[in-house]
Amino acid sequence: MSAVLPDPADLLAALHVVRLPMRVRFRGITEREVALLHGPAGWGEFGAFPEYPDAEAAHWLAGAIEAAWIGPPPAVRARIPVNATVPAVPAEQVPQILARFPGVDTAKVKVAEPGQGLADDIARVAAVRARVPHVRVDANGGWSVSAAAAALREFGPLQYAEQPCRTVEELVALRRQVPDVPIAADESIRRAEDPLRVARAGGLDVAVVKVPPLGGMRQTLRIAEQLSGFGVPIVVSSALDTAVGMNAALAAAAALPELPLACGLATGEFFVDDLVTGRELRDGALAGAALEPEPDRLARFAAPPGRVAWWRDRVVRCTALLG
Ligand SMILES: O=C(O)CCC(=O)C1=CC=C[C@@H](O)[C@@H]1C(=O)O
Ligand SMILES: [Mg+2]
Repeated sequence: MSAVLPDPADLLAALHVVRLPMRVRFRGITEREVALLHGPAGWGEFGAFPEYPDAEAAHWLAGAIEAAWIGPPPAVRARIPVNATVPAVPAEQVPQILARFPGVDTAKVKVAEPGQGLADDIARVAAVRARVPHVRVDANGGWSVSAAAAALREFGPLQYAEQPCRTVEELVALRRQVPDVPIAADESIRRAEDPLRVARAGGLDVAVVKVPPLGGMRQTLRIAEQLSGFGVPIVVSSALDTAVGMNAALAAAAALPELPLACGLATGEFFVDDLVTGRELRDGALAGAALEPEPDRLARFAAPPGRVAWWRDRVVRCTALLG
């Protein structure tokens, strides 16, 4: 899967495990823990979420190895337009969330959060729409086809609805039922064995792609090229990456021949602090150049020994799968 596969001993020698506190709960977590690899080409991030099985996590490891042992593909742009990401907060918190994303013209709003209702989503989307011209929603597969069709009629014009329903079949059915709302696929690409199945089935208008689960920057560019054959544009989005993982995501976005839509790469705003200073969101865009983690921050955010041992075991198991 990976063009280079270092020895497990070299990977373990290159490993730093860090844990960053988050400002807001996002996808159910308040701390983001990842393993970093420092290789001959730079730094890579192995941040598969802890519950992911090894077969899935191995793709993330391949991406980290690519970043640390090979480096980024050639860039065609220096700055990457990004969207604000609005977690499933009460509507009154929307202004303070959006204040963290200066100059963006696009916002993605989380909807269909377990424990909340459609009225919460409608209020949150309205609060965002009052402040940002282009609005997307992301349901993380939380709706049935009928619930999605009903909800999408309530929000007003959307740039797209991301993963409104869980399965490819549901996305296909919904796209027929609500032809005026473009449908984007995220989990149907990221967590699928065959990331192109949703495109062949006619289940999407936009592809949200995350570099680590696809196995790295070059693999993302390959999938983007294949999707463009279906007329489907790409939105590169973060996997809740630290500043190190963000290097790879930004590099992939910087290398794409076409980038018509803002990328979901401003999630660094969700961390209380990060591994680098100086990647500033300005005029709704981030610079694509790679930044190195700062040694004092690696030390400050080092994960406890038990977690380091857990990641070391995981690296060994996933390396065996890549071989
Ligand atoms: O796309 C964005 O605006 C930010 C990234 C983002 O929303 C996500 C990052 C990581 C995990 C996911 O649950 C979530 C998503 O579903 O897209
Ligand atoms: Mg999503």
